Amino acid sequence: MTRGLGRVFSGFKRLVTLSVMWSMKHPMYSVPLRSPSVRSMAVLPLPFGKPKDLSLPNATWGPEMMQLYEHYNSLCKVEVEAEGGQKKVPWKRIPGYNRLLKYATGGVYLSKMIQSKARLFTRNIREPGAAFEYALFINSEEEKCVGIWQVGHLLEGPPGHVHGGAIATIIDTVTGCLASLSGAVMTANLNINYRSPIQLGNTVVVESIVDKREGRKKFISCKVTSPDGTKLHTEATALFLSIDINQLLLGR
Ligand SMILES: CCCCCCCC/C=C\CCCCCCCC(=O)SCCNC(=O)CCNC(=O)[C@H](O)C(C)(C)COP(=O)(O)OP(=O)(O)OC[C@H]1O[C@@H](n2cnc3c(N)ncnc32)[C@H](O)[C@@H]1OP(=O)(O)O
Repeated sequence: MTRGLGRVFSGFKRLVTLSVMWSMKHPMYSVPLRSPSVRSMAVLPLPFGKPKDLSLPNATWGPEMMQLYEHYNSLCKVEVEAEGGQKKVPWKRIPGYNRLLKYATGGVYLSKMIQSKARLFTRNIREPGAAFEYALFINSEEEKCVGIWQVGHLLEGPPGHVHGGAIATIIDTVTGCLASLSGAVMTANLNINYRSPIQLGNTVVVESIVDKREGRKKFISCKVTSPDGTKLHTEATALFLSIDINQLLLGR
């Protein structure tokens, strides 16, 4: 009985929280679902509140991470003059959840394609501080994305230092977030130069910019530095291709 009720409630929670994801500004959150049943559910009220935003500070964030967070978060409150005398806030923090499309799994359409146990790679270790702690900030005017990352002890590669694959993941996430500003994309190419190792537990800043566009292609560059910018850890370039998200989800 209790289990049955639990199932009903968790299903309901999934459906109602879909509307939260739906309303988010980032294009990846506006997946064009065709199922009318899912659409109609998106207007249900939210008795369970929002899903947990994991890109907010927690007790494991060190002073450097906190300082960077406060800096970029303060930029998210700065208004600039836009065309027509209107005010705009170009910097935005991207909220972080443990799945990109978690709250669409109740849908008839998505349920066939997305495993219910799927977790975003960078958010799949629940212990705070053990793996990737991060927040992403995006400036859509300047087409820039900055990630602040504190890299935990479960990401070891060389003794005491961060695994190159974990660094690639960080870069893919920051550049991917920037590339997906105008719609769904996939990484086609990631080219990384590892310049100096990153110590486990350290905080790094990851800055990425759009270098060039050619049709469906977006060329993005990225660098990973120490919080004060004096030490270059990694440089990368990435190529993203815009895709039809329906085709991805349908596996075509
Ligand atoms: C998913 C987005 C995330 C959004 C997040 C939003 C929320 C923000 C919050 C949190 C951020 C989290 C962010 C995570 C980000 C993770 C992203 C990934 O890791 S994606 C997984 C790894 N990538 C793959 O698995 C791709 C596998 N490859 C493919 O699917 C295809 O190859 C694809 C889509 C890349 C291209 O296939 P075609 O069929 O659409 O296109 P064709 O015809 O092959 O190529 C078109 C043009 O591009 C060139 N091209 C293709 N691949 C190339 C390559 N590797 N290098 C150079 N050129 C290439 C071709 O030569 C062609 O160029 P010509 O038009 O002739 O000039």
